[in-house]
Amino acid sequence: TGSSRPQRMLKAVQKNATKGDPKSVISAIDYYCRHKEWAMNVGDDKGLILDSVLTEVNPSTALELGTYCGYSSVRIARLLSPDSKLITIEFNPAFAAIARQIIAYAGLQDKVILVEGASGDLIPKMKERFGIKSFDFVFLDHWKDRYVPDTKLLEDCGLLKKGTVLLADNVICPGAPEYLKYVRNNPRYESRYYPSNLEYTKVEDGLEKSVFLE
Ligand SMILES: Cc1ccc(Cc2cc(O)c(O)c(C(=O)NC/C=C/[C@H]3O[C@@H](n4cnc5c(N)ncnc54)[C@H](O)[C@@H]3O)c2)cc1
Ligand SMILES: [Mg+2]
Repeated sequence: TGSSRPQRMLKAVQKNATKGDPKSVISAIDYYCRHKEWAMNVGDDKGLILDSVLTEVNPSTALELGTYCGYSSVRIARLLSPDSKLITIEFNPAFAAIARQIIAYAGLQDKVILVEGASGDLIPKMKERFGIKSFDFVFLDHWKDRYVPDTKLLEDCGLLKKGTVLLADNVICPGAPEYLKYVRNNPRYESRYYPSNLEYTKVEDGLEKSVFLE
């Protein structure tokens, strides 16, 4: 049987990026997905917004829902301060295996904890398993119908604190209409939309940044 898209993405990184150089890993993936084979990474355009929000928040503990191949894990982890950590959750073992290799190729394995499993099962275990009191930053990029239930779960598990920033990908395309309704009509959040485009295309998409106020 042939290779998978994630496997071909990993090959492109190993061929075109420099080991230990996160910037070259990001460029290699963006080049491959723009010119060879599209894939659902947050991408270079929305990636610049992700970078600027991260630089502003400078999180000590960050959470990512939906690792896929690790592109945004690398984008996030490369900007973290020395003792900061990213926990990223992925339930597809094949994707997780590729992501581990891409994160390691970038030299960021010591800043990223990739946990295999479903967000709904793992979020309630964050405190006991990883000694997390609360997250400073959460990047939502998994199945779009999980954005609301997982946000509520993070609230209920006491994993959000005053000032925690949630950043959600794809709120226009594929779209997360229930999530937008939830965070925009909610006194506990201060929300703002960052317009951009669907990765590697001219289709409109954007990120929603929501600050937890409670
Ligand atoms: C109509 C249409 C279709 C697709 C697009 C293009 C497009 C553009 C984008 O940026 C997209 O993010 C997406 C998209 O669908 N993303 C879903 C991403 C899932 C990844 O997360 C994993 N996962 C999913 N639920 C969970 C969960 N509970 N616990 C743990 N891991 C989970 C999966 O295992 C995958 O690794 C699609 C645009 C328009
Ligand atoms: Mg996405």
